[in-house]
Formats: sequence, C-alpha cells, structure tokens
Amino acid sequence: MKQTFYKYQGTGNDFVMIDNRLLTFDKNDTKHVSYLCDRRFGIGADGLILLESHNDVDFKMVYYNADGNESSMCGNGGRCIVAFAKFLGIVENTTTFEAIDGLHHATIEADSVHLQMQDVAAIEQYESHVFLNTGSPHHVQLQENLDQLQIKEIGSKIRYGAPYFQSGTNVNFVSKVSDDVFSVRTYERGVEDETLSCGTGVTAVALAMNYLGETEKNQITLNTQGGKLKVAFKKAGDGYADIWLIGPAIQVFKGEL
Ligand SMILES: N[C@@H](CCC[C@H](N)C(=O)O)C(=O)O
Repeated sequence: MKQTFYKYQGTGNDFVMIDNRLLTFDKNDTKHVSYLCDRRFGIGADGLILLESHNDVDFKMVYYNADGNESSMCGNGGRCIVAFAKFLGIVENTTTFEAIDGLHHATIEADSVHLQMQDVAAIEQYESHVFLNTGSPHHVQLQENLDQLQIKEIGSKIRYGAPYFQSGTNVNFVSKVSDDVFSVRTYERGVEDETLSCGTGVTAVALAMNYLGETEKNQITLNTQGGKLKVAFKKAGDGYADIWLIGPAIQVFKGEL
C-alpha cells in the first residue's frame, strides 16, 4: 500500500511527517526511517515524525532522529506537527497533544506556532557551560567568533565526550547580540551534524542566558542559521515555567512512498 508523506520545516529544521492514525507505519524499522531521512538516497530530513491518535487529547507525536532512532522531544518538530494537525483538520487554532516528554499546549497565529514547553526545574552550571533539559538534553556555551566555528567537529567532541558519552547531548554555541537577542548554532545528537535550527536548543539557550545573568528579559529572540525564533518564559524558583517556543512551521511538499 502506498504511504503519503509530507515534508515540513521550522526555521530550516526539516521533517518527514506521516499521518499514522491507522498505524500502518513500521515503527521498529530503524533502517527505513534513516533511509527516508537520508538527503542523497531518501527524501532528506533532520527527523521523521508520526502523528497518531490519542484517547484523551488531540493527537500523539512520535519523533525519530535522522539516524532512525526514536528520541526525546523536538521543539521545531512539535511546532510543525501542530501545523500538520491543522492541515489534516484535526485541530483549529488551539490544541493539546502528547509527546514523549508529556502534554503540550499550542496555538496557531497565521504561519506562527506557539508551543508550550515543559517546565525546567534545574540548570546545572559549570565553568565553561551550562547543562539543562528542555525535553531534550542541551549543553550551552557562550562562544566568540560564532560564524567561524567548525560546529560538526567541535560539537561532536563535546557530544561524545565526558560526561555525556554514548547517550550524548545536543550542543549549542551562543553569542550575545543585544540584551534580548542571541545568535545560536547547534550540533544535534541523532543527526550528528549542525542543523539550521533546534527548538529545544534555542529554548535551552534563552533560559541559560537568563540564568547566567546575560539578560534580564523574559522574551528572547534567537537568530538561528535558518531564521528567527522567540522564547518567552517566567522564572520559577531555581527554574523556569510557562515556557513558550514561537516561530514559523511550513509545509514544503507532499509525496508518496
Ligand atoms: N531538532 C529538535 C531536537 C531533536 C532531538 C535531538 N536531536 C535529540 O535527540 O536530543 C528540536 O527542534 O528541538
């Protein structure tokens, strides 16, 4: 049986999107997922996302990295699946759905999706970086000469090095533009390369910059290689709550497998 797929992108973080409400997609075939995400032999994407039915909320999101493995939360993918659910007529402009890290609320305003992220209870501060989990694990470090960095090379050393090793982390390099604007480049675990944008990554960067006192603002603009995202949040004890990731989510094309 032919399988219809869609391609979505959110600030250049791109995804194969499949309506799997009839459970026809083989979720255990890691090689097939990585083949579909391959940019030379397949469709090409940073990840693959299945939209499935849910008993209590609007739908369920299942996320795979380009290496074919199911992974933790994808913020840009979360925004894209909300746009996809609207396209399929499952939701209108507000929704609640379940992802691997729990329930997410979202609203749609024109091409922009506002996605509520899970609260962050704690941030670990080290000499040269901070570490936090915004649905996915993120190493965040301030960096000069961001444009000249060999992200794949230095990101991979950090991702596979101590204390992360095989389970790994995503790695974000940040430079301050102004009090409420930061530029970010991200090495993504599971893609094992720089991606043009990472939603949980820019969320981690915005919280980390506030935590380190680099900004007192609670709405930050993040310049990624693929465009601008916004993150809004409230401080809550030692952590952060009411965290929103805001930006475009665009359908690029439709095809058949
Ligand atoms: N692109 C994503 C992050 C996807 C998960 C990540 N690669 C991991 O395995 O931790 C985003 O937009 O958040």
